[in-house]
Amino acid sequence: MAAGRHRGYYDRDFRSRDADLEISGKIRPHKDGIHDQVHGLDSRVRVRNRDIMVKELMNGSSGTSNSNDDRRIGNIRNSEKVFGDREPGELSAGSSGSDDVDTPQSIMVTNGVVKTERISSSLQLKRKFSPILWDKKAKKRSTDGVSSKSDSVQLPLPPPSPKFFLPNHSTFGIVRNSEDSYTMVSKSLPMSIDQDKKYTSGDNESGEMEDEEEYAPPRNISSSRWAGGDDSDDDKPKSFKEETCAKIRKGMPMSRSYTSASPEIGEVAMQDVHDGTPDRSFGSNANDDDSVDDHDTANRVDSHVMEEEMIAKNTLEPARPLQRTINMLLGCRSVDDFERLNKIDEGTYGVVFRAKDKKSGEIVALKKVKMEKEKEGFPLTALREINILLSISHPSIVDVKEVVVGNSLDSIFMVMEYMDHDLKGLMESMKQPFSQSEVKCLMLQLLEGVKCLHDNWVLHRDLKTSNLLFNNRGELKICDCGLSRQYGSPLKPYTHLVVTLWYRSPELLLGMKEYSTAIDMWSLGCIMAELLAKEPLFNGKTEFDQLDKIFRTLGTPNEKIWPGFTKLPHAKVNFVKQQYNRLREKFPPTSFTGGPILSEKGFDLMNKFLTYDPVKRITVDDALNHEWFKEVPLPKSKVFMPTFPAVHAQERRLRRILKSPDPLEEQRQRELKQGGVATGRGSGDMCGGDKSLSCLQMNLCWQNICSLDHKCF
Ligand SMILES: Nc1ncnc2c1ncn2[C@@H]1O[C@H](COP(=O)(O)OP(=O)(O)OP(=O)(O)O)[C@@H](O)[C@H]1O
Repeated sequence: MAAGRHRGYYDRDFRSRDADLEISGKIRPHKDGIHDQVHGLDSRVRVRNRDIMVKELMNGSSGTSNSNDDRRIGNIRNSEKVFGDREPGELSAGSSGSDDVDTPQSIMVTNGVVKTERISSSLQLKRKFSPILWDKKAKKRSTDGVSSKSDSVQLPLPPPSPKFFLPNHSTFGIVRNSEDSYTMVSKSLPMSIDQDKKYTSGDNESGEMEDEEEYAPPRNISSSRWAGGDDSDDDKPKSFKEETCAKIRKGMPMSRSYTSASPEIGEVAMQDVHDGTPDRSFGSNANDDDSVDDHDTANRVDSHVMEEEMIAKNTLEPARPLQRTINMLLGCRSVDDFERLNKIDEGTYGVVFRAKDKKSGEIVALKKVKMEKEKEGFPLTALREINILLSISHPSIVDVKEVVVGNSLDSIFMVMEYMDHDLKGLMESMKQPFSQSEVKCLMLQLLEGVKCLHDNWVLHRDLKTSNLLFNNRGELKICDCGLSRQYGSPLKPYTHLVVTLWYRSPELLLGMKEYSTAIDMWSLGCIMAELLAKEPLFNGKTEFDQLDKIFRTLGTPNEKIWPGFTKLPHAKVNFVKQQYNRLREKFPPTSFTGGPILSEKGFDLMNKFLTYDPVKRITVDDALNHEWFKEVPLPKSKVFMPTFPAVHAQERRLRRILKSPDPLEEQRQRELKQGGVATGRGSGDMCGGDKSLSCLQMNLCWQNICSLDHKCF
């Protein structure tokens, strides 16, 4: 299916070489046009090289073809190393212009004759669950009939989501045409290889990745960036951030078309391919990982981000074909096209307003990207959020319609569909918690949204009730992808300082950096419990307190139930020794006190969300199929979900005083403790990071004054 979508791309890019190849129609080389453009390779030279190589193979004269008559694609790839400039995915299956492009094929040489052979559908790559890094053995495995010599065995690509696909190479940028004219531009690059087929190296000129059998299409900073309508003369393309940072440092006006590197850069590394070290995902040393991650969390654009981009040159990312196309080449509208109604809330990364589209009359939510701490460019988190949300069209994920600009490039707004409530605020105003059937309705919608993200290799990393929006049509939508990022296989270390404390998984709290989709699943367990009980399950004040609360309820983990637990960075601490899981006490099957109740099956699901070992934790697909959703009381239909009066804007803001410590705030506190200059953020700016009630109230007053007096965005 994915191949079908890219057939045009293949055909276009391979037309010339197909003519050259004697075995065209049997072996269709894969080629990424962008990759080609960036590296300035002459495709004709490559075609000739390939031609020679193929002839050698057919004559049995290749240096590597003597030992065995029958050889798989991996062996052919080895022989190709002599050419050095082989395209990623070359000689992988598929026949140009044929109807068979959907079916992966292997290539064999038998008695000097090159044959293609369909790989059975069971061998087609499908990602069923999240890759787990500490499963090092997986790196050694070989798949049926397709052996990999590399230590770095990739996990299969996610199955195509039926709902949408995240355009992997779709990026956006804002172009300043003149003083008051901007253009929002986007370029969606075609995928370089069929999703159902192979991953290949992002920088394969050296041929280092020839052995990789199951890898994603090339994705490096060169291929993921796009030049603003001027690809041709961009011999040495720089990333968006490189360019932006360089220009800003030089004090140059941002006059030319700015283009964005995809913000999800360098997520996947192939360190072991390059140096044969399986234990390291990327980076030259451990500190690199930390620095990159910390800078991510601190939402800064600096040299580390550029380092990340450099690292990305040698990394892979999973592929997603483009489904949603947004014509952002049309002018980027001004925020003046919207009438401001009221401020809804102020989060870590932006202020959210309710507004009315003057043209259409539609009520929307405008999220203003906070720029005050971004001395060096557009916040990376905002880039990620915009990129991900613009790409996604799913009923359970808030729709970002467009991005509009204020009077300067410092004021950028995401235009989102307006939602009446967020679940946190809603529950605070409710007298009774949601019923089981209502929770089922909400959880199913939530799971569908998370499935959509995970299927498209996006970790949300900040699932919590205040990031779940709800409207009076019974619809739940996930918002706030500010901490989200794309991930890949193998995982690279990310910051563990993600996910708001109360919803943060034990592996994150214990310092694990190579985490995956399981972190979101833990958050879902906390959310399910909160929806049933109308109060957070584990409301710790510090990371230690959070772990303490978890262990007291679920029992202290050990090596038996969670292999590798004791080796985690923060596991040496002397935690409470709690032998038993006491979760059932909080959610009994029956209650005479009016407390939350949960059936056996419901409790089973909650326990599976809250499983310590992330490897064993339930996946989103399994959760969606869980028996709890099939037993009575059945999930309530959306149309029968209760409706609630709109919450006053100020109430939503005041509520934030009670909210869980968020990752950025933690980062800020750490910086302050270390004596550094804390990264500014909303309320903290007013009081030098002291998040006391009075400071927050002061800030709220200031906000109110601002909103009353200026009525400006
Ligand atoms: N589309 C929307 N419609 C209505 N309200 C919204 C919308 N998007 C966000 N909000 C409100 O604004 C709040 C903050 O939004 P969001 O979470 O996106 O910002 P943030 O800065 O990332 O917040 P946080 O610090 O909580 O992570 C949400 O909790 C919600 O109450």
